[in-house]
Amino acid sequence: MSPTTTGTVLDGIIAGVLKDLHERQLMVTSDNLREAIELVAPAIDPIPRLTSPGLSVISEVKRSSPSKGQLATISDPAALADQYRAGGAAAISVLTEERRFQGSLADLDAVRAKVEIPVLRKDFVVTDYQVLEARAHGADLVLLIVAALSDDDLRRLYDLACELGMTPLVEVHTAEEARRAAALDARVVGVNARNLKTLDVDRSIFGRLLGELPEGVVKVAESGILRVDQAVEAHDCGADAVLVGEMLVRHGEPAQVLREIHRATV
Ligand SMILES: O=C(O)c1ccccc1NCC(=O)[C@H](O)[C@H](O)COP(=O)(O)O
Repeated sequence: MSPTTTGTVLDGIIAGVLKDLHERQLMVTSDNLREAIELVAPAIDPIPRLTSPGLSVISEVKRSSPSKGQLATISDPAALADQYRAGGAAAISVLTEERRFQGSLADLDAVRAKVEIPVLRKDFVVTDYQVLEARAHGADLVLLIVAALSDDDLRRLYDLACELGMTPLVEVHTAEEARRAAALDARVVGVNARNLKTLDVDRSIFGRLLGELPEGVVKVAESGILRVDQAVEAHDCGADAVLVGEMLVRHGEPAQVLREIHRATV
């Protein structure tokens, strides 16, 4: 497997991810993961929640990031996820990448054990093993970043996730990537406002790529939403859902923010 990467930031992140992955594979085999998958509850279909009235919010457990550094001390990710649930989050996104985001599979386990709403494994998934891991740790959705994958890998990982009952969130940032997502027949597509080459954020990209997304696909505006009015703007522009990290983890009362977004868009 040789992931196709398009920028130095993404290259660097994936290089670290592959090193950590190698360590885990020495301890837990793919067969072990397949055995574990037999024992976990079936994946939840997130689409009803992502398309319910008003703007749905995929609420992220995010400690740190390459663009902003440390964002929040999250000692109890399950408690944070529960606040999100109480505020009406459609799903919880859990960053599991360790080096740059200070996430972990333990965070995913803790959140999964706490909430009964859909959970996204948010990572840089480039191998079958990581898709198996996501399901074995109870994820309902898995992120596939088009810029990080060749067409063959994207198709194979997409099909594997679906075969395991999960819903891939297929992330794009350019018109060409949007066309590649459309060719997959992806049911849920995220338009990332953050350029993973430069880390620049441009929220207008969502509106510009809208015409490239197939009718009927669940449209998620990702990244850079730092105020409620920016979430409302994404809704007005046609987003079914937003994926929000920083605004929620920096706010003392994230459930209030989620309720405000719901009130403003329902
Ligand atoms: O957040 C970053 O700096 C980042 C850098 C490189 C690759 C991915 C990155 N973030 C992952 C995400 O997709 C965001 O955590 C997510 O969309 C939420 O973004 P935000 O609301 O801006 O925290």
